[in-house]
Amino acid sequence: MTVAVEFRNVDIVFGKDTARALDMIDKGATRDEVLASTGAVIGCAGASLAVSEGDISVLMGLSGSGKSTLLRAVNRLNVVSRGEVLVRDGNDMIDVVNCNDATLRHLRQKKVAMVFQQFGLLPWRTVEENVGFGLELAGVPEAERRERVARQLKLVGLQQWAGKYAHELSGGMQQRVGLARAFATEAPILLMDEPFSALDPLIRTKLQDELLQLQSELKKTIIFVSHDLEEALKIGTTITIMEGGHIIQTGTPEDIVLKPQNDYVRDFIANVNPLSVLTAWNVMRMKHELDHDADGWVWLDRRATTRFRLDANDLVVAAERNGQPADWVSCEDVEKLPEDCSQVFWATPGTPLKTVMLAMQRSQTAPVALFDEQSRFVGSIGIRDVLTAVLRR
Ligand SMILES: Nc1ncnc2c1ncn2[C@@H]1O[C@H](COP(=O)(O)OP(=O)(O)OP(=O)(O)O)[C@@H](O)[C@H]1O
Repeated sequence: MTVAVEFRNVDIVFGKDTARALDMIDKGATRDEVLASTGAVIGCAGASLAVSEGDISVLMGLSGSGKSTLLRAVNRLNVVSRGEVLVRDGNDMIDVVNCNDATLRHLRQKKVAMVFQQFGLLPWRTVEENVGFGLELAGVPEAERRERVARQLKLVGLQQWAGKYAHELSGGMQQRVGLARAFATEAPILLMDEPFSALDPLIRTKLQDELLQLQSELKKTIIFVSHDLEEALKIGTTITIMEGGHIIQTGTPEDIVLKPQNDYVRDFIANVNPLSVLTAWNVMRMKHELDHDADGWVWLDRRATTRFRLDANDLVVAAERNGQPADWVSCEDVEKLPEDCSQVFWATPGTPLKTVMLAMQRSQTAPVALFDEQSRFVGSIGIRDVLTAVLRR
């Protein structure tokens, strides 16, 4: 994986007495103690995080936890007190903290674009003039600008609105203009600071879907600040949880839900439905963890109700359930098939856990087998594995 942005031991302190505040941080002082003693506010402390190219990396945490502070360090909207913030420029990683003004300008114009919570549109400019604003500043000639702006407006479905002003647009449309403006710079890295939180829930969900759709084509590197865990789980490739200026945990959505690192994270995920994030992969037992019998038979469950016979290539050649021959059928058909105890369903590791559970219900709690893309048997899921994951025990 190529890293697009990397934070290395980043401390950001707001206030005058930065040196003393840093000294206190090193000695383990809390944010409140630093504030009381120096009057300086710790924005973030000791933050290290690598963001891979093409990922959506979500920064999550309660208000004041330091998400925006860290995000804004990427284009030096916030001054870093100590540490490095590296941003990819071709084959080089440029330290934004120490680079000169010309390099910073280059990064801001070509490499890093930003989308704000309150849209940040200029009211006296039309939609197309807003979208083209960054290009204008970068000195892009008018003809090219018009072409690029038209392309981005089409991408977000606003080509008809090019000549309108911000106040003539709904909130959702204004944020689409914000997105188009960021895309128009063709910067590979997008910083998004709670871009959808000013919108009502339905529009918000719609824009999340649109962002994921656009991202599947554009493959930007996105750092996305959110305080909404459902949003983070939906759009994040990885999620970083922040508390009091510190990074507490970084992981995939499944990691966060299955292995919360402390009570703060546990509180966050307490009300999340694990079925909305988990797949068969997260709960499966691998083939080598299962009980094997003679003649290529392998038991799919601990209760030893169901077994498969595998050939030398791990393809299934026979199945038995409760001592009787059984059929193995794909989970994709689960909705169409009647309940039947002679069936054993198979899924792939990417199948949602919800589908796996439906298959268990239809087969009267038979385990579900897992096949890879070449139809080789790779593992299975028993009812106990599902219960463990759902109850997070
Ligand atoms: N420009 C600034 N000057 C002084 N203090 C600041 C500044 N920006 C942020 N802070 C402080 O840094 C801390 C972290 O703020 P930050 O905005 O990063 O939090 P956040 O997690 O993004 O919160 P929110 O979700 O409310 O935006 C807060 O205590 C805040 O008061």
